[in-house]
Amino acid sequence: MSVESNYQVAKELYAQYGIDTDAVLEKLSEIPVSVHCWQIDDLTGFEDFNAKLSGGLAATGNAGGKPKSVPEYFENLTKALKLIPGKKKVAAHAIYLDNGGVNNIDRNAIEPKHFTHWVEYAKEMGIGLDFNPTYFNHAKAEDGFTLSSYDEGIRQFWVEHGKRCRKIGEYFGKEMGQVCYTNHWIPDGYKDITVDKMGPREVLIRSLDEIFAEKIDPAYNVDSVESKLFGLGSEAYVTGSHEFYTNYVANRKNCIICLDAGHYHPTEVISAKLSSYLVFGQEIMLHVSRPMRWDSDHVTILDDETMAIMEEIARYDAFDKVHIGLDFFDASIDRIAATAIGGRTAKKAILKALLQPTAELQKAEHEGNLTKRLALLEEVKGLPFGLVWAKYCEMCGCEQDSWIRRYE
Ligand SMILES: C[C@H](O)[C@H](O)[C@@H](O)C(=O)CO
Ligand SMILES: [Mn+2]
Repeated sequence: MSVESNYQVAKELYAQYGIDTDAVLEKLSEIPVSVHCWQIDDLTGFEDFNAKLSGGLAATGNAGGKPKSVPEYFENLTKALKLIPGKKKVAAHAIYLDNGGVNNIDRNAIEPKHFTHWVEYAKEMGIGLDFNPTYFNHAKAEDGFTLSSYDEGIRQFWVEHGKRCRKIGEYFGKEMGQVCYTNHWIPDGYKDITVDKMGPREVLIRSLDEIFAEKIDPAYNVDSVESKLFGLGSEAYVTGSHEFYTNYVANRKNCIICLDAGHYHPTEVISAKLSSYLVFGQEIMLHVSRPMRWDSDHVTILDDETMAIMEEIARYDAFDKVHIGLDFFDASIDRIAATAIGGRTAKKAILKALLQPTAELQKAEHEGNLTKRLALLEEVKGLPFGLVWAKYCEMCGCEQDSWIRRYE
């Protein structure tokens, strides 16, 4: 059976539930997934190929194939991106600057000219770009505080970094003709019982206000702020908590929230939070990840929460408001395959969510027909979504599963 004839069967079956698979595939083609640049090299970056991760982050595992040069890095990234069908962006990080192999540009001195290689690469690949300041892997972050540091010299250093990153985001946006989402995550926090939790938060407000003071056209750059519950070395207290950033965003309206699937209590899910931001018209940046017992950053798979996230976005047709980015790093498996698996999974989850009879489900719920709601939800799980996925991969000129044989 060919992909096409399989698709025709699937199309007919979905049509029985009022789902137009052709229209779904068209819609899916318009939804970008922002693939993070850091699974390819365990978040090492180009400043120093021997750099050690800090900020409580850890890429565990010892698989071979970690790139040792900038060209090798991009070669591997390209291999991964080619396995992910449809519209894509890459989320770069500030430590992936290129200064012609010379590591003499500190974080408070980076400029758009150190990131031209990303623009050239993205144009060549026909993808978009997002950006992240790197507030870790640096001597000035060793004490565990950056933007919320009581040390004014350290605080100013990182404020300057944040400001410069927004200008790089603006440069990406202008060059690529689409918004660059610049996501700010800081590792700041205390390992043990904290007696002044407000102090660092007052400092962080001041730092963020300074970073976001310059108005940048939102057609080019939009900033997001990412919270965290705890990290290695910040078990007792994290300055940038969920409540802190939610209130900062609502009060200042100069940036949007970033929700990372691994940054909450073990049974707390970000899918349940989306509607509370969307109902106020807020935009959201996502870091789709897979926490296993903690913020372990496992490769995204088609699990219940990944599905629930995409279903929420699909049900409110909020793909213009929720920006889907990935964040995982696993050094125990092939890094190219890991990037491809997570990227493909995100696309699959979006497709599966779009293939639900949303209008009918919502009608049943609004009418109080909760039996029909559950029956329908369960029945559509049996529809052959894989046949539609195969069609999508073919449409995009992307391998469907033959690529897996290369790892045998
Ligand atoms: C590399 C990213 O900035 C980092 O993973 C951040 O997004 C995060 O989630 C930290 O736990
Ligand atoms: Mn994250």
